[in-house]
Amino acid sequence: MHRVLITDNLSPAGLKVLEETDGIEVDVRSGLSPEQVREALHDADGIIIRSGTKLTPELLAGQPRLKVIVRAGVGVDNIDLAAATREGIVVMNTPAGNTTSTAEHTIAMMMALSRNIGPASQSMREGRWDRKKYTGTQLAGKTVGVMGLGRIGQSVARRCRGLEMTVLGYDPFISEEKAAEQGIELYRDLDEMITKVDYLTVHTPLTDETRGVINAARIATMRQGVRIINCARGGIVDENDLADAIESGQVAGAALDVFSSEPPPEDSRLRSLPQVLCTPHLGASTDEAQEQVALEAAEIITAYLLRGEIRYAVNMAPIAASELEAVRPYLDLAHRLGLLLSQLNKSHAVSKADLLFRGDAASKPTRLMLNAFTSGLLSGALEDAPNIINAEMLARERGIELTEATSSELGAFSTMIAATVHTDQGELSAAGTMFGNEFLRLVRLDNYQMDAYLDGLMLLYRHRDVPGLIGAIGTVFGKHQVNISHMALGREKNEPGGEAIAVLNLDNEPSQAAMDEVSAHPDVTGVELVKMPEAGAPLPWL
Ligand SMILES: NC(=O)C1=CN([C@@H]2O[C@H](COP(=O)(O)OP(=O)(O)OC[C@H]3O[C@@H](n4cnc5c(N)ncnc54)[C@H](O)[C@@H]3O)[C@@H](O)[C@H]2O)C=CC1
Ligand SMILES: O=C(O)C(=O)COP(=O)(O)O
Repeated sequence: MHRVLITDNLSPAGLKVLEETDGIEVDVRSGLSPEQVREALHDADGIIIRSGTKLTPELLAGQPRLKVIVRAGVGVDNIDLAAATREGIVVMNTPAGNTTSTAEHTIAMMMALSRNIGPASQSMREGRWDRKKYTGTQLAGKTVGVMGLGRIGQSVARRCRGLEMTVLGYDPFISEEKAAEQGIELYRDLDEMITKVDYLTVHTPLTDETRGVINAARIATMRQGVRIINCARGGIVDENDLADAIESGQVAGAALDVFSSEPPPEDSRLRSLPQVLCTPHLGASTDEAQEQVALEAAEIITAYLLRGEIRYAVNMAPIAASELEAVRPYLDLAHRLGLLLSQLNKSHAVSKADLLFRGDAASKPTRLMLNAFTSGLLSGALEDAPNIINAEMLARERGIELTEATSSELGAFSTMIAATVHTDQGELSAAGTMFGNEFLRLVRLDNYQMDAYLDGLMLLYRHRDVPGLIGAIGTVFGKHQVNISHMALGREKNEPGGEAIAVLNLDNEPSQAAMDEVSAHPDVTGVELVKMPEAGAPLPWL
């Protein structure tokens, strides 16, 4: 049974999906302190949150059961992504479910701000009839600047066009054509755009680049009487600088749905300034958006926990359900090559690993295969075996450089993954392929070409290629009751008499006496036993 913890308010539609899914158990809690969240996470395989739960490194460390965090919504700034990645926890969100509601809220805020709806309504509730005091401004004919032209920014821009506004946009990552299609005049320079607007609305994530990007210096360059709307993330507009600019009259008013600390302190200046319209982070709070994100979150978390599907991952490359089955054998092959090289590398310090994907393998998600390989490579070195989410980060943290390259040239096989590990004692390398979609084969070890099974107990012995040796080794294992299920031979140069390697797949583990006897043979130069998962065994992390 997979347990899903829910610590924020999730629409009943999502809860119903979870409750009705076989293999999923739901644990709904609310009003938990951080310490209580930490404790509840001990027994959870996954957690669904909104913006109300902060997942800090302290909460995410030491949660061996926790595999997945799903954000029912867009912003993941309340999740420490680096910590989640380090712990091997995949983070996913539901990027589109609340776009329309948040765009509509932005427009509602812009209109309400322009027509003083908030204070006018309040004054009537207090018994007054102040018609003159609340004269507003019209939106039609005004210019709005949209910073951040992603899903919500574009949706806001389209609505503003419908309101007969001139729409300017700034987003370094959107194409001219895309902006032009929607009637947006695109600027590549934020400083230039903001001097031309009557309204500025921000729709970017909060990042190191966007934190405080709308600050005193920039506000000073804007038109006097500009109005600023923030329905994205608190802190994109510097709150102190905004309050100062409102008090000085440079900014006529602001509409804020989000705050750098939520809820903002009761004595915050922005709460008390009459020119500021505030809502308590309501952008996504409609029945429709909540039902949509809850349904998506429920589907995403169950698909991951039950089938290993990765959709909308924020801290790794996603794998679509349709792609997963085709990718799984490649991840398995890469992982097994990592396991093999890690066991053959008798504790020499690894400084670098290079992966080459050839033929069909080159068309698969190479980053995931690199992670799968690295997870195998590090599995013997770390207390908890890394998975495809954290392996790359853990390797890099240990100073191991990882490189990946692809080649569409087929070589001898239609698909191949080749790995070279650089250690302080030299290089080790191996290459694998697959026959059909499931038979994984080792086709090269260092310079020895071969065709060996990559599963179960593998005994490798290096030897001089002389007649009679195979019989002699077979006799030793026969004497010690060790059954050989498969054998492959590889020669460095494909001619007799040189150095060679044999890979035996064994049904049972040889005793030390059997190993010693093989090692003692005068033509054997080295013997190693490698333990691989059985053929077809599920991947440890999917
Ligand atoms: N108030 C609320 O309840 C809600 C708030 N949000 C917030 O709204 C924001 C936008 O959400 P979406 O449109 O869904 O995200 P999105 O990912 O579709 O769009 C973000 C856009 O910002 C752009 N961007 C990133 N850095 C930038 C920079 N330095 N300058 C200019 N543009 C930059 C990106 O290129 C992208 O086009 C996010 O912060 C999200 O958390 C989202 C939903 C509800
Ligand atoms: O989706 C987002 O980014 C939001 O800000 C919505 O937050 P919420 O789910 O309403 O707490």
